[in-house]
Amino acid sequence: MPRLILLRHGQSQWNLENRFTGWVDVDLTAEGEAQARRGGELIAQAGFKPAVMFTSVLKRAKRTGALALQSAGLTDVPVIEDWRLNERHYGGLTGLNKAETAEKHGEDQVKIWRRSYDVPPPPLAPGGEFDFNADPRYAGKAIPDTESLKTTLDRVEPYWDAEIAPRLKAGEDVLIAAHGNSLRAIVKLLFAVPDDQIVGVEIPTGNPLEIQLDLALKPTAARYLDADRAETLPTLP
Ligand SMILES: O=C(O)[C@@H](CO)OP(=O)(O)O
Repeated sequence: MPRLILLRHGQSQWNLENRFTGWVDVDLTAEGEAQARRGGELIAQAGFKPAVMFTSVLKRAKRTGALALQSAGLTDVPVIEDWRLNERHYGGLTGLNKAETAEKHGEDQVKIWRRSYDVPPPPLAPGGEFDFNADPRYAGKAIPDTESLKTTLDRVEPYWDAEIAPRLKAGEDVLIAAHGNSLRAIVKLLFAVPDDQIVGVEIPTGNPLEIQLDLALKPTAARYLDADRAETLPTLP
């Protein structure tokens, strides 16, 4: 039966600085690189040899995946990048400090923006420091100017259906190196987490989440490979 490992990138510079990141292409910290390598060691210990690694177009995810594969001794695994695995777009909050934003707008509002299922942050104004329309990675693509978790799932799900699910249904093991919210979207999909309960799902950085699936892609078991840094998982569907 296929195995899927979801790997959230290691600590990024803006995780450390507590800034809303979204699509900004910040790099890993030294701690983030160490988390990625440790994730790779755990992947090797679990005897996991993916047929393919999917990742986003953002360097914190790509580098985490590459460092993990390297420390697992799996450097010949093919890698497929796609923007649809990017972090959720943080709209007009992009670049702001999370604590300062909570002081300005209140903790409750910031929690709604960060963790509600379908309330997006205000849109990103065009032409500013973080306008992604000029980025060649998104040329010719209809990119959003803000996203909720719901609209993130709306672009993750077709990619999952078209590119990832067929590999798993063919019995292949798959690694996905991506982001807190693109991975929460996949967890919501696989575990059929109700809209009002996905708020409780947090995926730690650099801790591989191993999910055993049946051939209908229903999870039959799930665990974090680093038990000391595990978070609560949704119940099996
Ligand atoms: O800033 C972000 O892009 C994300 C991930 O770090 O933050 P949050 O925890 O608010 O989803």
